[in-house]
Parts: sequence; structure tokens; C-alpha cells
Amino acid sequence: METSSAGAGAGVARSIGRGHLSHLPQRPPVTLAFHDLTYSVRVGRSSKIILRGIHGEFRSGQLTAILGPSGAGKSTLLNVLAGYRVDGAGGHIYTNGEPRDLRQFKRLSRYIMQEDLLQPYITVREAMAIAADLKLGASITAREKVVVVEEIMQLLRLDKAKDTTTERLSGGERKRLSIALELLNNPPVIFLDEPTTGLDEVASSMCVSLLKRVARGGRTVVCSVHTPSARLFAHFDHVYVVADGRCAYHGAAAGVVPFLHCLHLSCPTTHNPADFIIEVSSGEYGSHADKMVAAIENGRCQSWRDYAVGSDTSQELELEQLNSGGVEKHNLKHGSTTCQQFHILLRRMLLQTLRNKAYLWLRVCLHLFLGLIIGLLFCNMGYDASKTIFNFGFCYACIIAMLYIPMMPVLLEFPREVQLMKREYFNRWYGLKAYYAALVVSRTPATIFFSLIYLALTYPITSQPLELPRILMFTTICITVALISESMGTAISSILSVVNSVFLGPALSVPLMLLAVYGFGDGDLPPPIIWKLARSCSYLRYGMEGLVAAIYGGRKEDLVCPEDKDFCEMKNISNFVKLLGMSGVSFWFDFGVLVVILLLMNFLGYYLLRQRLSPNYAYRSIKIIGNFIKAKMSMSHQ
Ligand SMILES: Nc1ncnc2c1ncn2[C@@H]1O[C@H](COP(=O)(O)OP(=O)(O)OP(=O)(O)O)[C@@H](O)[C@H]1O
Repeated sequence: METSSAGAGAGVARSIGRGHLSHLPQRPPVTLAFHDLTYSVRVGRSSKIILRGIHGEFRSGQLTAILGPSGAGKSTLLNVLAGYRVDGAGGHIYTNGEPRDLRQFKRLSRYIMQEDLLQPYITVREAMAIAADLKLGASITAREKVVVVEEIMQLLRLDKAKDTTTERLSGGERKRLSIALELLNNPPVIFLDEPTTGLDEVASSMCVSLLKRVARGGRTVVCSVHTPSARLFAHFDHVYVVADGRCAYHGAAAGVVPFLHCLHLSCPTTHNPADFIIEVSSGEYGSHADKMVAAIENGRCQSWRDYAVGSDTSQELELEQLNSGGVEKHNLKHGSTTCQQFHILLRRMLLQTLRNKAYLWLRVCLHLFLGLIIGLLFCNMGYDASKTIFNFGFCYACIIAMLYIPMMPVLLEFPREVQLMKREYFNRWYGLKAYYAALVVSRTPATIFFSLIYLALTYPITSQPLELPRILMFTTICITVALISESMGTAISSILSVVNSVFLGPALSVPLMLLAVYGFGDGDLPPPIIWKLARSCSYLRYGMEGLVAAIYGGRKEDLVCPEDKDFCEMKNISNFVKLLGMSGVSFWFDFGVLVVILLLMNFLGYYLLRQRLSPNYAYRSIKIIGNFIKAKMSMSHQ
């Protein structure tokens, strides 16, 4: 054992010493070119053009900076090139001279967005290990994975923070971890949206020099940068300047000053060339942007491309190592199988649930508190014939508790989780089936556990029948209702923001709650068909029927009328059940319907999440109609 770990350690040291990453899947170098690229969005009735027929080329082995004034279209250009925004884009994009196949390209490229969304409650080392398991699967051995993780952590100087949990990392460390996670399967193309935002000068410089090292390994690294300092600017090989959706410069970083000089715009020696070209293109020194766009032919001109770029032997050497075959020869599927992804994601989700101790305790306290309050409110009403109607109220209180308590945290939490998941899904860490299955399975034990805490208090305090089958039936119905409510929360929040989810969740719950008890008290008189249909849409209705069947179904003996009462109208259970209009209800029917609704609700959540990630035509049309209505409403407010 010792020999092998020593061997692995020596391997790590050797490979890091060589300055490149060993054991990683070989990937082809990819040169990305775009011709006549346009992008427009609809704003109300008109359309706004953001990219105006620009041209350009980003080469492998080079670190490219996209510069430009705020609102010029830098992020949009990255989004379109990475395939993150497709609707509204026009023009031609080529990879290695061939028209880009978006599906194939998404497998080759990684997009690191501006917000460093990282999975909480896991350490840097765990995050790297989980990402390695997902992305590298069984392509390499466990020992090789350790080597890869160690190498990348050293390359991105994360080794000192490897046992720190992600939420405690500094801004620079978060950014480097985001990059490290995406480097794991050696993507040939890496896009980064403002990787230096929020970092100080030293951290920014460290981050960009690391990106340069990554690019030197044969990768195409493209990042948008906001006003880089002169020191930072010096790291870039290639610069692409966007001004009002057009290309104002496209060439070597060293060519910026000579290019401007050719246009009779002299950069003062004390001035940072990056600041100067941004200021000129934003019109601070007069309207020179048109001149720049014309001189560089909106990106078509290649004259400044190789300005003063010397040959770099180490770069060529590393390029050779990665230059093994064309794009089509590489296995570009997910690194792990759906089953492996499910296990890894389930492990990660359970670990995160258990590590979030404050939230777990909060939930325990909430269930204890509610259990005690509801229990005491309906204390001993289970057998009291003078309080039969109140006991029905207790069933209703249980159903409402099982509706709101599991749903609200999901409405608040899941929209944020979707943002995180979108990043991992877009970068092809895993498939949606595995993710959704792991999500449902990981949540279920906690929901069951917390529902049991609540029921363990309320059921005995309210003196419900202490017969095992009835206890099991009551518990089963409550837990199933809780699981449906949680899935309903997931379905709502998978397509909406936190604000909209928190509005829509309770708004939908109110009719469900009303329909659950509509018509009770009318006896066995059948309600009008329309109400019968409406009632059957509420899963809470089946929950109510299930609970009544659990505590009253098949009971022959009367309830106990207290001595201080002369007469108890609801003493006879079958009369009471008849009054509720539930004489014919069957526990197994209601439970069966609830299980079907649970499955359908989960399927709906999965479908909506899929539409959020890759919308089909129907979903896109609904969105367009929604945006149209929104635009109309905001116009009528003005
Ligand atoms: N969906 C949209 N609807 C309307 N306008 C949009 C949309 N997306 C982008 N824009 C507009 O397009 C322009 C370019 O946006 P983009 O985010 O690409 O700029 P940027 O150069 O990255 O800016 P910054 O440096 O400030 O991040 C901006 O004026 C922005 O308001």
C-alpha cells in the first residue's frame, strides 16, 4: 500500500514538475472562427441589435481578451460563441475550419460564468473529487484521478485551501476553483465571463497568468475582461475589442498601440493601452469608433493578428502533446454513465443535507413547535364525541401542515439550485435524468423523518386511535401528501425565480385547500358535476379522505360523550362520516390516487426543468407570449 501511494505521490510530483497535466483525456486543439455574427433581442415590439455582423478568430494555445466599454456586447459575444444563447443569433461559426456542430461543440467547450456558483457545504478537495468522478468516470483509475485532482489544484494554487468548504473561500479562490472544476476533463475551448471581477490586482494577475498557462497547454481560452490594468493586459496574447456590437480591434495585444497610432491616435506613454483603446472606442476622444471598425474591417482584417508575436518553443512543445487527432475522433459523451452519475450526485446531495446542520436543526425545531402547537390545540379530541367536528379540523390542520412545511423551503431554495445546476448541466457534468432522480431520492428521507417528528407529537396528544394499522395509514397519507407538496414546489420553482415561485406556490395552494373541504357537511348528496370534477383536481382532497378513512373507517363503536355534556350529536361515527359525504371512501383508493399524483408531479417537475434547460417550440412560444403580455402591461403602466 505504502509503495503504491508513494508511487502515486512521486507521479504527482513528477508531472507537476513537468508543468503539464498527466492522465487527462487527450483532446484536439480547436480554433474558433466566426463570420458575420449577429445577435438581436426583441424589446417590446421592436428588435434591438446587439452584435452587428462581426468577424473574428480565436486560436488554440492563445489567451484572448474580449475588451470594450460597458454594454458593448462582450458577454453577449461569449454567450453566442459558447452556444449559451442561440435564439436571435445569425452568421457562421467554424471550428477548425468546419461549420460548428453545436452539439459537438458543447461537448468540447466549457463556459465559466461571471457568478462563481459553487456547490455549498463541501470542501475544495471533495468538490474536485466529485467533479472528477462525474467527468472522468471509469476512463482512468481512482489513483490516477487523485493525481489529476492534485495536479490541477497545484496548477491553480488551490492546495492550501483544499480542506476549506466552498462558502468560506475568498473571491480569488472561488474563481480559481470554478476554473479548476472545468479543467478536469481537459476541455479544448474555455470561455470565461469576467474572471477577474471582484479580485484585487494581485489575485487578478495570478488568475490571468494561470489562464495563460492553461492556454499554453493547447487550449483556446477566451475571456471578457473589464478595464484590465497594464500588468494584466500584458498577459494576453490576443485582444478583441467590441464597441457598440462591432469589432474595433482584433489582433495581438502588442499591436494595440501601433494600430491606434496608424489611426493618428497616440496612446500617451503613461497610459494603459487597454484603458486607452476602451476609452477611444467608447467615444471619449471623439467619434473614432467608426474609423477603428473600418480599419479592422469589423474583425475581418488579419494584419494585426501576428504583430510582434515571437516563437515560443515551450508553447509548441505542449501543443504537440495535445495535438492528437481531429475533433471527431474523440469520445465526447458524458464521462460517467447515468447510473454512476446518479450515485455520485446522490452522495453529494446527502452529504450537503447532513452538513447543513443549522438548517436541519431549524427544521427539527419547526416540526416540534408546530407539532406541539397543533397537538395542544386539538388535545384529546380524538375520542371526544362532543369535539368530533374539531377532530376533522385536526385532519385538515395536518394536511395544511404537510402542504406548506415541505413546499416553502423548496420554493425559496430550488431556484438558486437551478442556477447552479444549469452551469454544471451546460458544461456536461451529468444528464438531467440522473440529476432529477438523485434530487428526488435524496430529499425523501428528510421529508419522511420530519413528517414523523410532527406526527409523533400530534397523533398521541390529540388521542387518535392507538391501533397500529390506523397509525400506519394516517402516517402514510401524511407523508405522501408531504412528498407531493415538495414535488409541486420543485415543479413551480424549476421554471420561476424565487419571487415568482414564492408568489405562485401559495397562490395555487389556496384553491387546492378550499377544494379539499368543499361540500363537506352536505351529506351523501352528490355535488354538481363541475364541483365534483374540480374537487378531484385537489390532491389535498384525497389526503383528507385518506385521513378520515384511517381514523374512522370501519369503526363500529361510538365515541365517548363527556359526562358534563347532555347530548353529543356526532357520537356515532358512521353518521358523522355520512354527514361529511365520505361514507363510501376507501383508504386504498385515496392512497393509490395520491401515489399516481406523486409520480405525475415528479414527471411534471422533470419536464419543466428540461424545458428550462433546453426549451422546445411549445415552451418557447409560451415564453414569447408571456414576454409580450409583460411588455404590454409595462407599457400600459407608463
Ligand atoms: N435580453 C436582452 N434584452 C435587452 N437588451 C439586452 C439583452 N441582453 C443584452 N442586452 C443589451 O445588450 C447590450 C450588451 O450587453 P452585454 O451584457 O453583452 O454587454 P457587456 O459588454 O458584457 O457589458 P458589461 O461590461 O457591462 O457587462 C447591453 O446594452 C444590454 O443592455
